[in-house]
Amino acid sequence: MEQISCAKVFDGEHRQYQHQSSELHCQMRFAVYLPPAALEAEKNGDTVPVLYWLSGLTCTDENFMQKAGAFRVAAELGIAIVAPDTSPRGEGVPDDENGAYDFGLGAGFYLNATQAPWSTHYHMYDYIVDELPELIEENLPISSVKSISGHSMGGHGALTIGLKNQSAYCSISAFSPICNPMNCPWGQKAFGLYLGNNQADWQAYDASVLLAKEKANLPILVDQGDADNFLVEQLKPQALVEAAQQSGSDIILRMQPGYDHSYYFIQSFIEDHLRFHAESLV
Ligand SMILES: N[C@@H](CCC(=O)N[C@@H](CSC=O)C(=O)NCC(=O)O)C(=O)O
Repeated sequence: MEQISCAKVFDGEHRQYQHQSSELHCQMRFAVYLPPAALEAEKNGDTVPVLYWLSGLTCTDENFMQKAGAFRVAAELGIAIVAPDTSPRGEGVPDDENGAYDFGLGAGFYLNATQAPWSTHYHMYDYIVDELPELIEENLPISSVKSISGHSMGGHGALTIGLKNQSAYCSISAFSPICNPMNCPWGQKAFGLYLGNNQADWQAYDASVLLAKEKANLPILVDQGDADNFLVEQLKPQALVEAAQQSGSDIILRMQPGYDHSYYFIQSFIEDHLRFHAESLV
């Protein structure tokens, strides 16, 4: 992998890297925040734990890193943060035929597409679960002790990836996640095109279906603004709460009065999420 930027921040470093992805068959960029403890660890061949952050529709590796205001607390806690892109990119990667923001480029939905023409490149699930952590752990002072978080489409990604790989992650959190994609327009469009029309195949990527079926054995925190324009039609946190009740899982869902869907909301509560993950990242 090739380093393409570096900036000092809160005595740590924000870096961007690019690499050729074998899962996505294209060049990918990701960002990492290395807290001061990681820079020390880098000198001694040691490692620090990490939070993988999955962003939402239209995002790249930059949105969270530039807008969330996470670095001061990550530096204090000694947690690295990795923010990948949200879809495969580049020439030859197909996009929504109308250039819509909710499908194709910037909208990989953290699944493995099975349908042509998407199935060649759109393997974000395997990229996040396997390829990216392997690359990170091999090349950076970052350990396999990891948690996962995300926003909106990325909240859906964090919940589904965390729930399907409970032994690989220490904790899960999400801001404004798409909780029941099988039952909302964003999810139905993406799942229909990426996975085909058999809704039985969609269940493997629906957090509420997964949580209803199997009790979660790791801590889960969800924050949702009650002034979020997407709340009723797209996000449906109540489905996640009902699923948790069905399987007897403990989840913390905090409805936050007056907050919308934006990174202003994320910036307001990211400290809570980092401290929540720090308790499990040991
Ligand atoms: N442009 C669209 C909405 C796009 C949007 O709100 N994207 C969110 C994630 S939504 C769910 O995954 C986002 O994080 N945007 C980037 C940012 O930096 O804010 C519309 O107009 O409706």
